[in-house]
Amino acid sequence: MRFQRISLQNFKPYADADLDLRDGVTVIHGLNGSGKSSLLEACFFALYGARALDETLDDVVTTGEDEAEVTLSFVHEGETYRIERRLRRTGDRMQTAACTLSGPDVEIDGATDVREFVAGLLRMDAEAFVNCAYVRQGEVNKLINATPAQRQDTIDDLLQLGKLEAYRERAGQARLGVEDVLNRKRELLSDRESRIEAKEEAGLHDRLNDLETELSTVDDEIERFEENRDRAEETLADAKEILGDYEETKSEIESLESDIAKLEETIESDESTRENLRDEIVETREAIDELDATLDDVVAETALDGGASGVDTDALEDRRDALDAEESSVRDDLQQARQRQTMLSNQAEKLRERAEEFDSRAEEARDRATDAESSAEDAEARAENRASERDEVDSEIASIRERFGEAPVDPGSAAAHRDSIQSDLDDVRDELADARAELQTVRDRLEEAESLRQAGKCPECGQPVDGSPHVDAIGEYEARITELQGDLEALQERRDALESELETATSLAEAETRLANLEERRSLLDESVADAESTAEERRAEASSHREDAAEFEAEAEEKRDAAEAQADAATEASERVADLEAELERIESARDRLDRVEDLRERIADAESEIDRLRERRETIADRNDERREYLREKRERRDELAAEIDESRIQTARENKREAASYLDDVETKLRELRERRDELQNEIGGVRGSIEQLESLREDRDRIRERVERLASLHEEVSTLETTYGDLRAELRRRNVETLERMLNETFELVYGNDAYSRIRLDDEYDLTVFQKDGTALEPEQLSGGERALFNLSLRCAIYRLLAEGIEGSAPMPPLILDEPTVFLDSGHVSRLVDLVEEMRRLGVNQILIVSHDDELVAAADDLVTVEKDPTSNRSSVDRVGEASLAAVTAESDD
Ligand SMILES: Nc1ncnc2c1ncn2[C@@H]1O[C@H](COP(=O)(O)OP(=O)(O)OP(=O)(O)O)[C@@H](O)[C@H]1O
Ligand SMILES: [Zn+2]
Repeated sequence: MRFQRISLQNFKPYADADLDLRDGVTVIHGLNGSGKSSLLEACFFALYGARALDETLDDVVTTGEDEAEVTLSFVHEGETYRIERRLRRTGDRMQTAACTLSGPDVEIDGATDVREFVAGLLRMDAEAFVNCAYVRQGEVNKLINATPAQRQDTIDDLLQLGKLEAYRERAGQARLGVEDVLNRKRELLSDRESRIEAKEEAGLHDRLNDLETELSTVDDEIERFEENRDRAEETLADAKEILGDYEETKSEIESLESDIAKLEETIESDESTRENLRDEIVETREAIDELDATLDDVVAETALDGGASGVDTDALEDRRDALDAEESSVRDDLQQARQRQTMLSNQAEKLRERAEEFDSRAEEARDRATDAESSAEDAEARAENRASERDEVDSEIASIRERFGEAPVDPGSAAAHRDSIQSDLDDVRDELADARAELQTVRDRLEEAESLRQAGKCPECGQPVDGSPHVDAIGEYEARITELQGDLEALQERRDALESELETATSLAEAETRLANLEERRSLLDESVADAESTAEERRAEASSHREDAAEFEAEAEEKRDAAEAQADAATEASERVADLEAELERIESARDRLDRVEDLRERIADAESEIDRLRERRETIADRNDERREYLREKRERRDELAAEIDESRIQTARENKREAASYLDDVETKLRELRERRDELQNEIGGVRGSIEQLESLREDRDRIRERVERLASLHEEVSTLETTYGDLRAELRRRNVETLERMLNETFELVYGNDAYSRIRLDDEYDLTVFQKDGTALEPEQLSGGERALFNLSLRCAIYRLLAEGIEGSAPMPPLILDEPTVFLDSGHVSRLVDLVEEMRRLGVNQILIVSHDDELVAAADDLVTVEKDPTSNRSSVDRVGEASLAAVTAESDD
């Protein structure tokens, strides 16, 4: 394994740094505190994280920065891997924001997984790496000062002997586990054996025999007592039957006697009922006599022949029919009388209404006549008004026509005449405006011509006046002005004449319009006068016709009133007749009431007589029933006497005694039987228990055999596991012995190489990893007793030896990480530095690909294949790395040669 490239961002003193690391020996040099160790730490941090450095994440990030990144590429067994760790501040703590490892066929995410993968890949955890490959500054004494046990652990781990120890421990644990189980099973076995012994001592079979014998005796006894009990039960039943019969007879006699008493009582009470009935009959008879007397009285009041005794049903019917006939005739008359009365008073009422109607119609006609008269008067007034208005219009028309007599036009052409004058006037005004405009223009020209002439220029063309043909123009202008002024005057006169003519024409046109309106108004007034006059005439005629109507209606009303009077008198007569007829009806009604009374009395008498018959019948029935009862009574008495004779007192006595004895025996025998059965149950339970115990004993024996077998198997397993445990132990001891021998040899070789002087003869590394250094004279020294420089060399030798052992001693590919030495020369004098250089070369020769050394020792610098300079900018306090090229390397080397 070797590093390829390390990139840093904000790692410790580095702000941003990149370094390619090559094969061979790379020496990193620079001033104290320039950041050399930090560079190596960065590689280690990339592989194993901050905890492996005994630092926190806050320690590794540049103070004051919130983010950092470290990327390491390395090659292992021909494959390239790359680890990237990114840190970020979260709150007030730095945290790993990302940690990934990528390689051929692997992508790993997460600090823990990456660390575990690296440890597996390199077969070294952080501690092993530190112990073998990375000698941190000031830690050169670590392995020397370690106890043999720590040293042993470290070296065993590196050589993978730790695994054998783990196997041995596992086998040991398995052995302990087996022992545990074995002991428990043994305890179980002895428990079963002692339980079996206890059960065997109890004599279970003898006990079972005794119990079974007793059980059969008890069963026999139960049978015997059950037979006796059955017999006693029979005797008891017989006695009970005899006694039951006796009780029955006795109760029959009793019931007969109560029947007899009841019958006697009933007969007596019925006899007394008969007495009462007889009394009732006598009373009823007396009531009939009274009714007969009353009937006589009523018949006497009625117009019936023959008196009470002579009245029969037919006579009563005849009388009733006569009354009915009489009533119906009276009712007919009454109805007729009522109808007549109603009719007459209705007629009177109607006639009165008609009279009123005629009155009101007369009133109405009078009102209409008055209305018509007043509207005739209105129309006459209107006609008069319109006529006077017409006179006024006529006079105005006459005056207008008079005006037109003097005028140049007739009515009808005045408007056209005015329009023609207006248009003449408009023409003259236009001409007037044109003449004025021309006059103004000529005057302007004249003025201009005169001013030009005064300036000596031609007034026409503005040229100098001498020789100009245009001086005559001024005279022309003046002639034109005079002409135009004459025209203007004539035009103004004409305009004034036209304006006055227009005034007259306009007033005539207005008079013409007024005349037309007046003539139209006059004809309307003519119509209106005619209308009003004819309306007045019509109204007058209407009024006289209404008055005639009113007189007629009044005469009619008088006539109707007289007729109404006559009908009212007739109605009064009719109502008198009605009253008479109603009195007649009342009389008939009371006659009929009397007839009802007679009939009622006759009915009541008949009822009383039939009641007497009924009572007599009841008396006879009761007598018959009592005869029957007397017969029953006799029969029951006979039966009672017979039963009394049947009873045998001595037999009953015996039965009573038997019953008593049997019952008491049954009580006793039940107790006895219960006791016996309880005993039998006890015995059966006990037998069950003994049998169960015997079965348990059997199963215990089986159990014991099974456990014994298991114990034997466990014992043999225990033996096997113990053997395995010892084998692992022995194997490790053997391997370790061999490793220790090799390691001791290599250590001596290396030590010889770096410290081949006269003082020390050899180093011993015993099986327990105890280190002893022997002086030439044979005295032994503890390594701690060596001087500082000696200890540093000794430690280096030990590490290189381990490294060699790793390289040679482990089957398969050894991890062979870069050998990293941080300030190894601190305690060394220059002679020993040369030896260190030899050691480094030797390690190269042994196949260590990459050796990284932090040092400012010139000799080591000279031995470098590659030189890296680390510098720290004193102002920014940030470090930077720089590779020194071949040339400068030579220069540095040459410099150091001086
Ligand atoms: N987290 C950090 N942030 C900034 N600077 C840091 C941080 N941790 C350490 N340093 C600085 O880095 C320097 C230590 O670097 P390092 O130990 O790598 O130096 P060196 O070159 O190995 O020195 P020496 O030759 O003395 O061993 C110190 O100056 C220290 O102040
Ligand atoms: Zn001119």
